[in-house]
Amino acid sequence: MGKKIAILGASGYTGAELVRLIATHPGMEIAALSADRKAGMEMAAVFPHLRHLTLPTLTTIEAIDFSAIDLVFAALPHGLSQALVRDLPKTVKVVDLGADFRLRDPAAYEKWYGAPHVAVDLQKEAVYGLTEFYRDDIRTARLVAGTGCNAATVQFALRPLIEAGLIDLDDIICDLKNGISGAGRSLKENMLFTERQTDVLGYSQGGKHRHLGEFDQEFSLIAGRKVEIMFTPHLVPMSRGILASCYVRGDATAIHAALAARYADEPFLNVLPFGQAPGTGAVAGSNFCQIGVIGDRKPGRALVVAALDNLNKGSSGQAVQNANLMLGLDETAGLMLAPVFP
Ligand SMILES: NC(=O)C1=CN([C@@H]2O[C@H](COP(=O)(O)OP(=O)(O)OC[C@H]3O[C@@H](n4cnc5c(N)ncnc54)[C@H](OP(=O)(O)O)[C@@H]3O)[C@@H](O)[C@H]2O)C=CC1
Ligand SMILES: CC(=O)N[C@@H](CCC(=O)OP(=O)(O)O)C(=O)O
Repeated sequence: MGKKIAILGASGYTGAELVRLIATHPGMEIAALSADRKAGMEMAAVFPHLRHLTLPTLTTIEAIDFSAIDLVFAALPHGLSQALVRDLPKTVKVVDLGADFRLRDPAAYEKWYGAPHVAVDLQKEAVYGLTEFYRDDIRTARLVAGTGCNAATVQFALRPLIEAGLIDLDDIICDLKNGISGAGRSLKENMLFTERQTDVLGYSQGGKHRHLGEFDQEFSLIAGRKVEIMFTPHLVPMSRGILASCYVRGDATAIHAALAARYADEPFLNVLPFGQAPGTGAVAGSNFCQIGVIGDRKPGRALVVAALDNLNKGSSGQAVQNANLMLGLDETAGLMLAPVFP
């Protein structure tokens, strides 16, 4: 018998990915699944690709008996987890995939999310869920905040370089190409196939994307001074994946050596040979992140490229990795699936 798991928001994209991963997980057992409009439906009716599994019927959150649950994954829209986690029994561990507990500073939360936080104590208690950098804290945490998917991709590319003082902190430019599933499964006018399948579109340009709150928090913390990167995401015609191209000033060979050394023992972070850069196709459907470093014809400039799957390493895979640590399981359990190719 594995640990009893509830997935809230199981009828969404990250919820479905959690179900796919946990269905074959050796140490976890799905005990409850929730939805909102789809409450009362069977998962097979919502997701035909999960028809082979025997799963609980989707219910409302209120119908779940949390006293029988070891760990909750909350894959809900932003803003819903705060009051929910506050009211859960203290015995239940929580991995929140949304943004409610990512920012430690209440003022920063209000700035980026437009409303005051309703559970400030929990906001301060939560551990930031970038596993490879907060592993020890995550092991003992009751509440872990999954990172933004863009935030994870860029941090994997840049954190070791900022830590080691290898790049100019005032000249960091990150350009991202993002799969459409990053926007969730609900209907949005500008997410129609007719428009997205033939277009590349930047959004939240000019320093407006809410993941800047995570970059400001984390990069300023490790640099010991204010760091404000330029960051622009683009929607491209693909379902899954994020490709982050990060333009930095520093010695490309030293940058590559630092990343390779920092991630040498990381099971999910693979640094490619110098001069090679990854594509999203190499990591689709998996918990792996590939990172490459390319030099420039002008010495002192470098391109650091990171690729991951937003629904896996960028959210649900990261969530399972964190839950494994919180539950005392092997960190890689259920996550060593090879990427899907082509
Ligand atoms: N998509 C991604 O790549 C990433 C997403 N995240 C975050 O993960 C969370 C989930 O994202 P995603 O799976 O894409 O979202 P979806 O829109 O695909 O799914 C949302 C889920 O929440 C349920 N829900 C919606 N409103 C309510 C409500 N009022 N009460 C209870 N349940 C509700 C929906 O139920 P129903 O279907 O019945 O409406 C659905 O199950 C979000 O916070 C998102 O920001 C984080 C990183 C990456
Ligand atoms: C394509 C797309 O819209 N992607 C989302 C990121 C998804 C993510 O990380 O989600 P949250 O921060 O909302 O949890 C975006 O860039 O806003």
